[in-house]
Amino acid sequence: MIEIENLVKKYRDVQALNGLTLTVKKGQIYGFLGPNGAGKSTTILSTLGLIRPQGGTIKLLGEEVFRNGSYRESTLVKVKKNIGYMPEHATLWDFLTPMQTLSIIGESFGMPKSERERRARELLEMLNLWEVRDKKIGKFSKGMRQRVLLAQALINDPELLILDEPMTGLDPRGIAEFKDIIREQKREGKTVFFSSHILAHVEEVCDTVGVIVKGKLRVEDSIDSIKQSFLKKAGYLILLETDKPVRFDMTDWKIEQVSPTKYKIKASGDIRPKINEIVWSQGAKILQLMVRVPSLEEIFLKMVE
Ligand SMILES: Nc1ncnc2c1ncn2[C@@H]1O[C@H](COP(=O)(O)OP(=O)(O)OP(=O)(O)O)[C@@H](O)[C@H]1O
Repeated sequence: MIEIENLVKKYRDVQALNGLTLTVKKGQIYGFLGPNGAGKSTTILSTLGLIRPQGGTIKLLGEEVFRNGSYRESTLVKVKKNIGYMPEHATLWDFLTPMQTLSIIGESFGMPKSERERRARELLEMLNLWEVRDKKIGKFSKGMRQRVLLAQALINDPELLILDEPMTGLDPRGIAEFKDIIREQKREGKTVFFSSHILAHVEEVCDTVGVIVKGKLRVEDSIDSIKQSFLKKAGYLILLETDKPVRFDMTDWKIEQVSPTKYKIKASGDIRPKINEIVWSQGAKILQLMVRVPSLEEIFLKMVE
């Protein structure tokens, strides 16, 4: 649905994208994670043709829309009919109601009145806004405004939904509701690409995560695989009952002897059986064995360091 290769974008002296490559497949919920200023919005704006990168290629829904520093405007216009977009700093017309807003946006997609009304009702019911459909948006909470923005992005029933930091500023309930809506999109077979700088926003809802750091993709994988690859770097703390030091002659373990009875080991995989074997074979006993596995938050912080 999105194929970006080697994207380069420089704003005067700021290198915002530095050879970014990423792929979003059909049906994926893709979390685009990165610290502030990593280049997430620049990627999204480039993908939609709203700013012009200097190099790289972009394909959307299988069609090449950008190459050699320029957009294929007619292709871009065509594919964008099938894309919904929610910007990071979107504005709403405060003096309009959700119903009026959706009608205007639907009209801009060339939807006939009856179709606009049907789709608006469907969306407002799904997003818990039906009760307030005729109230002015100006009085709405942040969570309600985000849901109106999402309804706007969904009005044309797009195949691909691109959301820039959609959960920023929402309270925990708003975040949970938003995640449910994203899951609902997945059930309908839609593809969702959304950015965030907060791991918790993407953790439960995304099947794939791409981590961008300084304009480059550092990792692109499922949350489970990311966890697995870091689990390999578990740390072990061992307390022994022994009258002489134990030798751990394992070249691929990082061993630190804290005292004659206390060892810290870093190693790949589950080494507990091996530790047991070595300790027993040297006539010592394990008093305590602690395994320290990094949390996903620590893994993320390590990745963006
Ligand atoms: N219009 C601009 N002019 C100059 N520099 C810009 C412009 N827009 C973004 N930048 C810079 O480009 C880099 C990437 O910014 P971008 O907004 O894409 O990051 P981001 O990951 O979306 O960050 P955030 O999470 O804070 O929104 C940053 O250093 C930012 O200051």
